[in-house]
Amino acid sequence: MLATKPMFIALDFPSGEEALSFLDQLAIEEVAVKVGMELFYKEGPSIIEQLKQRNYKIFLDLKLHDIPNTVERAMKNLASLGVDVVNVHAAGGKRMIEAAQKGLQEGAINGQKPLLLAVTQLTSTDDEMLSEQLLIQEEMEQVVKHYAYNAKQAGADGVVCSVWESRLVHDICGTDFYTVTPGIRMENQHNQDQVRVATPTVANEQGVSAIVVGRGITKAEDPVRAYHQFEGAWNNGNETTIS
Ligand SMILES: O=c1ccn([C@@H]2O[C@H](COP(=O)(O)O)[C@@H](O)[C@H]2O)c(=O)[nH]1
Repeated sequence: MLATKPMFIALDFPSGEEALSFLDQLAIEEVAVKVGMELFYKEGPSIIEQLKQRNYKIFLDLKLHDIPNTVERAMKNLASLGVDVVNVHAAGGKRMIEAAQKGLQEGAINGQKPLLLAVTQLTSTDDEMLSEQLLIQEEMEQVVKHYAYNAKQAGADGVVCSVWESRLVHDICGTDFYTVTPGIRMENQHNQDQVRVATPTVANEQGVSAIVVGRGITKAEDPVRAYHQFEGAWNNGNETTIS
């Protein structure tokens, strides 16, 4: 089960050394972190081991998308790392998501299985890309809702979506089905490559289960201050601007 309202910090750093020194600078004991492809492909399981030694909650964001057999076997290995959350692309379909859960059960340590999320549509995808490049003619909200419903039926524990689709997902899948939302920015921050963005205050209002914040904190002039600003806005609706 996810802690109430976690804020995952995306550790998108080129090396474990940089990620760990950032966490030292933050100096906060109870932190939830997200390890993505950049860091994991550089450091492998050793970075997970080091983060676990610090007792952080870990979301291993590798977004698996392959045939069911391959995903099942890969998930068995990921579960054995003892991480808290993993994910797949919902576009892989229900059989793949079922296989992912099976793999996680097979690899679980002491019955502790990581939560499985399915990415509905990346928060960097806009309506035009959906229709012109992916040839999906339904509205974004419809697509996210449909993929979330498939994921739920296939046994996933939640989805990755934008803040703007979280309510729809909860309406159709129930409020205990997690909505984990990247694309979080303060009012005056640049969107960079993200499209479906929202502030932590809006995420709070929309009832999302968890937020993911990367560059808004890690690339801020004062990351410690930025962390507290995001955290305050997320937990108390206490929004200030980031300088
Ligand atoms: O739809 C998705 C799925 C995953 N992500 C990941 O979240 C962080 C966001 O980083 P920011 O710097 O806050 O933009 C990043 O690691 C992505 O890989 C996502 O953004 N959207």
